[in-house]
Amino acid sequence: MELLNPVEAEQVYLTAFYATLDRERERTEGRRQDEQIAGTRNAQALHQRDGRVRDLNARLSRLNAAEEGLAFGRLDDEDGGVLHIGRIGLHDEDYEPLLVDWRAPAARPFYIATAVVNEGIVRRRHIQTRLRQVVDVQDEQLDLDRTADGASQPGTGVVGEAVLLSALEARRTGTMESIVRTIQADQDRIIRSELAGVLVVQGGPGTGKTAIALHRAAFLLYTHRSQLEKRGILVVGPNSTFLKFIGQVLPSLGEDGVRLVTVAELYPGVTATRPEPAEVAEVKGRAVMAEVIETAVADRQWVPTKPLELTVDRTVLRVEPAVVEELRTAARARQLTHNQAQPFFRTTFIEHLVSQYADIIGEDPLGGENLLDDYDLEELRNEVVADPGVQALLQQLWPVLSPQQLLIDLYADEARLKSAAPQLSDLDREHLLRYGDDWSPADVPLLDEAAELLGDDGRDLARERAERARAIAYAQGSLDVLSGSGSTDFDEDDEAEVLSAKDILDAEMLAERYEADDDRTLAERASVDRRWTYGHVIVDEAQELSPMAWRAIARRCPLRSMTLVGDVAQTGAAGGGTSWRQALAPTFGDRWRLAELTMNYRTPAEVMELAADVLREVDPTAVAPQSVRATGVRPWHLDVPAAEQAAYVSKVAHEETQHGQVGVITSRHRLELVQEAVGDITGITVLTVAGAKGLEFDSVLVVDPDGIMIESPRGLRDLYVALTRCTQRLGVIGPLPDVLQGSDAWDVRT
Ligand SMILES: Nc1ncnc2c1ncn2[C@@H]1O[C@H](COP(=O)(O)OP(=O)(O)OP(=O)(O)O)[C@@H](O)[C@H]1O
Repeated sequence: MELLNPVEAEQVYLTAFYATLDRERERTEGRRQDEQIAGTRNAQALHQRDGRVRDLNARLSRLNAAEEGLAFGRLDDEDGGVLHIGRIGLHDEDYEPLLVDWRAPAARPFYIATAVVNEGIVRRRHIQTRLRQVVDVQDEQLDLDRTADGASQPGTGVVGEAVLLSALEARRTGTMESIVRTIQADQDRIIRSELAGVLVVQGGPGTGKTAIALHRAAFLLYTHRSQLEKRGILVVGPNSTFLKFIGQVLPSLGEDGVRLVTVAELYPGVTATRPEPAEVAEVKGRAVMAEVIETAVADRQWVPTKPLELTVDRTVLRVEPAVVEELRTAARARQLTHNQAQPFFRTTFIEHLVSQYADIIGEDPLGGENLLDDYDLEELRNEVVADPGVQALLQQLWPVLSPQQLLIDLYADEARLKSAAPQLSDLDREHLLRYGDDWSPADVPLLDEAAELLGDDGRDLARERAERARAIAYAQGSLDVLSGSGSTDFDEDDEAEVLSAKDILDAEMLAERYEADDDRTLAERASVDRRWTYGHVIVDEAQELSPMAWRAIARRCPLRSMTLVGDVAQTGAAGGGTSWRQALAPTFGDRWRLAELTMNYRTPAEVMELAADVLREVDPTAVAPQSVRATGVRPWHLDVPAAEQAAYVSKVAHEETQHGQVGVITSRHRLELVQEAVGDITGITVLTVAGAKGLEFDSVLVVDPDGIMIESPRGLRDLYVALTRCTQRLGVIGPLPDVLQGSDAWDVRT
């Protein structure tokens, strides 16, 4: 028999895998259709059926997602055993494993085995496929005794070097792709790190933090599915362009139980897009703002300094400050939120007025007992409650407040600000002063903080009631359909014996079941519920978060199961952290573990040499990540007169599109000019450093580096971010800041 070469041999396997995938898909699709057309006898069965259909849909989308690059690896062990690794696990008819999911423990050696610690594996094979065809295989011999057969030798510490390099060299598509075929050992350890606790991943540019964070989400959902499925995973990113950039990775891994948001989107019903100066955002982000909000809420439980007078139906009632103070203390002692405690204050305050009113009106002119009976008192109470003056006073003394109203009133009033924020300087308070009801991203954690302290203002309750009414209406509809179709399902004799759904369940009971079994996706349900808590939270570019943002995020994960990835050398936000200890201490104390990454998979060595000069200025003790590859293309610099700069940038950017996606990163004050000059061209993105956070392009032009440097207190770090966004080519245009002058890491163009 003619022996098959490795490509042919793997093709035989691959064909079998796809046949199984197809069969599995057909079977799942068939089961789904059967479920959908099957007659249901009662409401409970209907409910269970809906659950099964949802599970089958999820299974189908995982099977569909696995179509591209279904199998990509193979392990041969010392005993001659063979294991294929793929994007999904598949079994044969006898339930024997055919293909192992990359997240399964058995697949682990594919990512971590080395010739020194080979985990019992003698050969690792990387299988490259196009559609359903094997196009190449690459072997790594991991058994030191058998290395004479010509297979490639692992020597660089990089797993699957050739496959990795070809992935890194590939042109970028504009969206991030899965790295499941080439995860490296140090990355794998982070991806598979235990679910519990706060894990901080520190790594320089291009070390794969974002990729790892997303693959970790997929790993956790696979490994702890029952635990995470109900609550889901929250991924917080720096801006919506970034979220779009990473948005396809998890669906391509067959996972959709994840919600992707920016901090600005955390508060349901609030669109926080109003731009504001960095120094204002910085004040709003300070930890001390938690105290400010707390005092602002307490200030709304007001005690007058002088007695007040009220006239109810021509009777003058007096409100003594001491009495208000006493009632306030009693209401506060209930340890409820502001809005929850309001009815207690209100009731006692009204009782106080009613008894004063009764004393006056019911006074016996002959000095006997009060003349009023219970009925009269009730009349007086109704009168007091309905009195507009009483209502207005209550509104002053202890108003029911929404978080929005609290902040609107606080920001708009110098006196309120002064009382709530004595710790802030006059200038800081001036930064906060404003009129209006539109919101900036930095307002969101403050709204969240206020919501915690204020509690329900009635809107949540109204929303819950509306939800419940919706569920009951739906359930009622289902019951009507069931009882309408009852006689077609059973013959007459049966019908007399079988209880109808309506006999067993009423709409309300059924609604309860449906509520537990909402048909909206997890992300949809979580997005409208401020108090939704997640099974795990991932924060990318975590160094940018302010202390107040950390508080809002931690609230969404009381279990403190979190993965925070970032680089404290890249912090751009004025309120962000420049050391993890300092950034995390107020919220997490020292209850977090740190993992570090040191290899740069994005930026070529030639570019990193230049960026490292900037990093040394940012932090002389920091070590730049080591580039996995060099391209042989040196970065370049050209100083162009300011008047010609935009036109020159436009010309070069258009030329660079022949090398792939182009990113033009410039200072805020040049942005519009450059954008206008370049125009709206596919393949060219013009953005500021803040907008470029976490993104990458084949070719990058950094325009006006000196402007980038000087326009923010974190300018040096911004420059470092800008210089590390390219996968292939870098050009720098415009006057240079000191740190780059005289560099010999580039070619100077004339
Ligand atoms: N193991 C890997 N295999 C293939 N590509 C990888 C691997 N690790 C990282 N990459 C690629 O390197 C690039 C940089 O990764 P990523 O954006 O996750 O880095 P980062 O650490 O988040 O960077 P930054 O801090 O600069 O935003 C991406 O294109 C990513 O796909």
